[in-house]
Amino acid sequence: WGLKGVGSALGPDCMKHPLTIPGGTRQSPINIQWRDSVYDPFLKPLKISYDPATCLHIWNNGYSFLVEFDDSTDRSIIDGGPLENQYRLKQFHFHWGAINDWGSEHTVDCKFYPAELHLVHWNAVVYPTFEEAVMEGDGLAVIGVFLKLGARHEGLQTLVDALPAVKHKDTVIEFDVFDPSCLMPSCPDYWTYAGSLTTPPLTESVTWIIKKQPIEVDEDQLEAFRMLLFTSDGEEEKRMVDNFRPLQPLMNRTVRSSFQ
Ligand SMILES: NS(=O)(=O)c1ccc(C(=O)NCc2cc(F)ccc2F)cc1
Ligand SMILES: [Zn+2]
Repeated sequence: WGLKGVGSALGPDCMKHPLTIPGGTRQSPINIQWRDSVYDPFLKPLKISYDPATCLHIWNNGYSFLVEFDDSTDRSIIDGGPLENQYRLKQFHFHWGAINDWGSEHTVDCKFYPAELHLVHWNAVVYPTFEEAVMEGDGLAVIGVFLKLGARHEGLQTLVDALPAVKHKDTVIEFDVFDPSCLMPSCPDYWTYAGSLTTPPLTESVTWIIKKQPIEVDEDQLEAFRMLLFTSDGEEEKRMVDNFRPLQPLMNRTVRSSFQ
């Protein structure tokens, strides 16, 4: 994982995954070079409407902790922005570092943030299931939000308080009301580009929407992420840290901005 990513981009089964997938032309994450991004006046504002009651549970899947949502209806969706359809919220999760100097997957002008939030949505207008959408170029839309060290985030705290209950891999707890909108920065500005999942199967199915403005969290909240474990109960403990993929080549892509 992360900076130790030599020979392996992902996951514990190191050395099996090359740093980039053969033939990949739109892999993620990337460095966003602010001055190379191109303002697109035709980009619309991103519309977000989440129903907090669609929240289901938190689980530790051995890579990150995921907050999963009921995506059987269109109750929690995003629309507008660079998207041609509305996309349904399926889950959100984070990537973070062992220390505050790194942890995000994307960088801005080569700067890492201590953590990055990913809200994962799929195109249920065109595809019948998430699993099918994951295999299609316009199947997924992931909103990326950078976390920076600062004031305590009250909305995040309800999630942080639940983390000890999912310390080990394959643990899950019910989490039945949470509004992920509280994790959105106030500024509407974003970058967008065509990319991929950053964990296996690395499919090139993601329209990335990266918010320009980070949200602030405090040290205790980041430390709470770092006390989670990659390992199951009874195994030798490995702290869940540095669960970010190394930067991938931009290749023939342009990052567009919604702002000048
Ligand atoms: N870090 S990220 O935002 O890019 C990301 C988002 C979602 C997934 C995911 O759903 N994986 C599981 C998964 C993948 C499939 F391809 C099919 C099913 C499935 F559950 C992986 C990475
Ligand atoms: Zn992610």
